[in-house]
Amino acid sequence: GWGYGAANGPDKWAADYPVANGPRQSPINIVSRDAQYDSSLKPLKLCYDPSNSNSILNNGHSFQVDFLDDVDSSTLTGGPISGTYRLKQFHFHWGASDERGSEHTVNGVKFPCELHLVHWNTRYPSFGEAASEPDGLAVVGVFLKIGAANPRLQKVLDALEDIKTKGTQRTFPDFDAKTLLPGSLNYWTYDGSLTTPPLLESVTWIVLKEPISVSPVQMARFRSLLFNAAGEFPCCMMDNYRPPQPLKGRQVRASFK
Ligand SMILES: O=S(=O)(O)/C=C/c1cc(Br)ccc1O
Ligand SMILES: [Zn+2]
Repeated sequence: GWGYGAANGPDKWAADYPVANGPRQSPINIVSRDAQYDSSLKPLKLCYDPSNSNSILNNGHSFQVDFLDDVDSSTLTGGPISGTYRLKQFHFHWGASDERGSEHTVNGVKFPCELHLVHWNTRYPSFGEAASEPDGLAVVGVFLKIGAANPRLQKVLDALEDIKTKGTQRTFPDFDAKTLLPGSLNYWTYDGSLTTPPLLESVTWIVLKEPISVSPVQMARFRSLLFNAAGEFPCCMMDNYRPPQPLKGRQVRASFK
């Protein structure tokens, strides 16, 4: 199956997923001077309920914290979207070293890590159905920048020792995803796709301008995960990011001046 290695990585995905060369692929390089301020963009409203965080899973290409999404209790509204989108999961992408790892870049700058909070449009019956609609998903991207250790990451990082290998998971109750957000919700937004196969072109991307901090020691914890299942040859989980894709005429809007 697909992955991030030389044989199955991003340059090979188009063979099985032709949409990889489509008109609205993600991630992209955000050129801040080309982003147009749009005063009609509303503030982002993220209402997350810790009671519906459920589990943390190593899925073999990242790890994700899953939320119970059968009720409207962790939602995204406002911003560039209309209607209500429900939080389904969040996960990260990171590098083998601190100078790379993010998927989006800003003026060519790479960050060591990028958080994705995945939401689906409740006008559709489920994530699966929404994922094939042009307005089906909204992913909030948050950059992590090397600095002081971030105490709000600690609960997530401490859980990683229980999900070292592909397919392992454990319960992860009472986690408030809002604690992972920076102080400012200023954002860039554009129409894009999932950044992993099936690369569906159904994502309204909302990339926050302000990063949150992560320390080098905390970054090493991300890299202690394994891509492989238990008993298989160990392969450290790192460089699990897709590089920026062609903009193909898309406009990036800014919620701020
Ligand atoms: O990296 S993202 O574009 O946020 C991918 C999100 C994603 C979320 C789910 Br849930 C299933 C498949 C996916 O590819
Ligand atoms: Zn992602």
